Amino acid sequence: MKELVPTSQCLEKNGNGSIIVTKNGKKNDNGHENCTFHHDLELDHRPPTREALLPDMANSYRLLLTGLGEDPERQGLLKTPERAAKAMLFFTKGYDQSLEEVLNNAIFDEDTDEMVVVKDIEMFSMCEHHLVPFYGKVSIGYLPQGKILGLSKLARIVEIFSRRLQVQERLTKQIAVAVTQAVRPAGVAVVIEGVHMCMVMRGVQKINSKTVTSTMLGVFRDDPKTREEFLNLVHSK
Ligand SMILES: Nc1nc2c(ncn2[C@@H]2O[C@H](COP(=O)(O)OP(=O)(O)OP(=O)(O)O)[C@@H](O)[C@H]2O)c(=O)[nH]1
Repeated sequence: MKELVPTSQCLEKNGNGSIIVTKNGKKNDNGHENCTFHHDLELDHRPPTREALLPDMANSYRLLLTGLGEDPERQGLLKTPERAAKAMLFFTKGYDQSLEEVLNNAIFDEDTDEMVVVKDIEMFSMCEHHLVPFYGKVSIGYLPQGKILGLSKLARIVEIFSRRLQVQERLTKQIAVAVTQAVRPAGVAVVIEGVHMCMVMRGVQKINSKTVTSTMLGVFRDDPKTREEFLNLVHSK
């Protein structure tokens, strides 16, 4: 079978059984402080102290309110910095999740090589350029080679990577690579249709535009018929 994971990245297990991603032969350390690129496939990314970030984050929001000319001490805003900090932690909770933990061993041996498609999975993410939301739906297909994934886990994989600061292209690829790592299928296809609020509420203010991105790996990339079957299933009502 063809190697679907980019050759610069591979998985290893450390002493306690957690998955470590190595990149170009260099091991990524656990922990937020060592994490240079949040957007990389750092499946071991386990910032241990995200809750502890709340006071500093709340202070930052307090400053922001003051910068806007608001009075953070007025009644309606008193709890806003803490609420906003908690909301931001929620929007980025994917940084706290690992693929291994999310899959929870829901990988099953099954003698099938027929296409599996889960489509229209709701997705909410945050544009890393403007820190405003983008949202839409994700469709995932894969061709098993003796292993299938618990269906909900496909949606959970979407959550791991969408609940971070993102661009849609990277999100699409990260989901496809994660499915590949989970079940080593003959191919994976991911299509995302997204609406970017940074293009709706500000900037060019185009309220009807949609962004469609896809990642095709393995047979979905090599075989037009397989790709077409997937796209037909995705577009059927
Ligand atoms: N490729 C890509 N671009 C994105 C995504 N989300 C936001 N952007 C774009 O990031 C770009 C940032 O461009 P800049 O010119 O630096 O920022 P800006 O002045 O706010 O740009 P405008 O949005 O055009 O007003 C914009 O073109 C956004 O549309 C995404 O998921 N993928």
